[in-house]
Order: sequence, then structure tokens, then C-alpha cells
Amino acid sequence: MVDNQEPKVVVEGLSIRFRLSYDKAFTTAGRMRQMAKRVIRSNPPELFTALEDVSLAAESGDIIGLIGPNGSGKTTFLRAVSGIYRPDAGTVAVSGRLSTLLSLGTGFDNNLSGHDNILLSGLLIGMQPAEIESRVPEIVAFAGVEEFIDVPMKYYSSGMISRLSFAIVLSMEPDVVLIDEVFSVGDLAFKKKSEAAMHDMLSRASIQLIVTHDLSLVRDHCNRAVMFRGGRVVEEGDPADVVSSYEKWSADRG
Ligand SMILES: Nc1ncnc2c1ncn2[C@@H]1O[C@H](COP(=O)(O)OP(=O)(O)OP(=O)(O)O)[C@@H](O)[C@H]1O
Repeated sequence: MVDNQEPKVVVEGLSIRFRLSYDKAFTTAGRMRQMAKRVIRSNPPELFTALEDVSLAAESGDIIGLIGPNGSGKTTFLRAVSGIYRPDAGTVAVSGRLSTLLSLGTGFDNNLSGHDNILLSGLLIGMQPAEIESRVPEIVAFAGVEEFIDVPMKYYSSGMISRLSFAIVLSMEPDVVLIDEVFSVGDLAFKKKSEAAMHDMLSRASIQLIVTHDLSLVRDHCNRAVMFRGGRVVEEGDPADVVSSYEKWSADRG
């Protein structure tokens, strides 16, 4: 990630492949047989191509809706942009502070306290330590974890982890935000107060990449849309056009 530059996301010729062989054997005995076979015959693991030769460029002001059927590669794409997956081919370059609303809590170190994880999260997106410290009280209060803030996160409930994770993302000022679907975080009361904070955070971000099945969100909120199918980008452009192609394609399939 490069800081102090105009926010930008440039993905060129991205391919991501997963090893499948291990996942196919559900029992321990099955997995052992597979490993033994591989060692004896030196079989290469079976690879599944989740993304093939995908390119996309986003600049300041872009709110891009990523749409397509289940399993078409949308989440994998966001994960590759966020750096969770390394490209098997192609390149991913992000300039600016990147923040993700993918799987909440994935970046935490469970042996560290909530407080230390807040610091870590801020440092990871390039904030200065003093800047992060100044936001700690507001984050802790928003997440409602005051009593537990110095306790290692392995003792947090899953609701507390996602509330803290969400509060951190909302309090930061990212340039690029990656969002996977609409999340449901915490209980009803938390959901209500987080909605307004989320809109506020998003209104300040320069670039948003949003994976969603909510086509009216794409039509109303995005300035560009990209349709994935079978791990490839098959159409890109004006949201209304891309959404209607997708609707037509879905209707034709029955
Ligand atoms: N870690 C993994 N190992 C093996 N296969 C994977 C892995 N992650 C994703 N896949 C496969 O890659 C393909 C693309 O998955 P992905 O989650 O990116 O699809 P998606 O378009 O986001 O789908 P959805 O709309 O259902 O969320 C799917 O076939 C999925 O099974």
C-alpha cells in the first residue's frame, strides 16, 4: 500500500487458484489416503481457478458494484485486493489507506488485548500512533467493550469481536473501502447506531468496491458496475446497463 498519493486501485490480469484436493476428502482417513497417494505418486494437487485474467482500475470518486452469480469470484476478488490472497498471476496495486469490511475480526491477534488490537489495526492502514490513541475512547465506547478493553481478545464473545472490529473500521478514515455484502453486526440496537456511522465513513472514502446481490443498491448508489461470471469479468460500465444484462442473463437461465 502506498500512502500520500491519489487513492487508486489498479488490478491487472489477476488470476487466483485454490488447491482443491485436500478439501474433497471430508474424513481424516480420506485425507491421509490422499496425502499418502500424493507422496507415493507425487501427484500435483488439483487446482481450481477462482479468478482468471481479471483487470479493473478504480480512481477517486468511484463506487463500483461487483455483481454476478454465486461462486463467480466476487469475494475472492475483494480478498485479493485487500492482500489476503496473493495473485497466482497478475498484479494488484492499491494507493491510499485501505480498509475492509469483509469478515469482521479476521485481522485481530487474539492474544493481544482489545486496546492493542485497535492500535495494530490503525498501524496496518498507515495511521500514526497518536492519531489512533486519540480515537481509542470513541471506538471502545461505540463497541460497548469498556470493561474488557485490556483483556486478551480470546476471551471476547463473537458479538464483542465483531462490534469492536466494526467500530474500528467506522472510526478510521480510509481512502479505499472494500465491502462484502451487507453485514449483520451485533444486536438490533448496535445495528441501528452503526448504520449512520457507516454512511458517514463511506461518504468520506474516495473509492468503494462493493460486492452485493442487492441490484437496486448498485443502480442507485454506484457509478460503475462490474459483472463476474465463472471467475472472469464479462461486462463493465454504467450500473443500469450492467444490472439489466445480469437480470436478463439470470432470467434466460430460468
Ligand atoms: N479457499 C478456497 N478454497 C477453494 N475454493 C474456494 C476458496 N474460496 C473460494 N473458492 C471457490 O472460488 C469460487 C469463487 O468464490 P467466491 O466466494 O469468490 O464467489 P462469490 O462470487 O463471492 O459468490 P457468492 O455470491 O456466493 O458470495 C467458488 O467456486 C468457491 O467455491
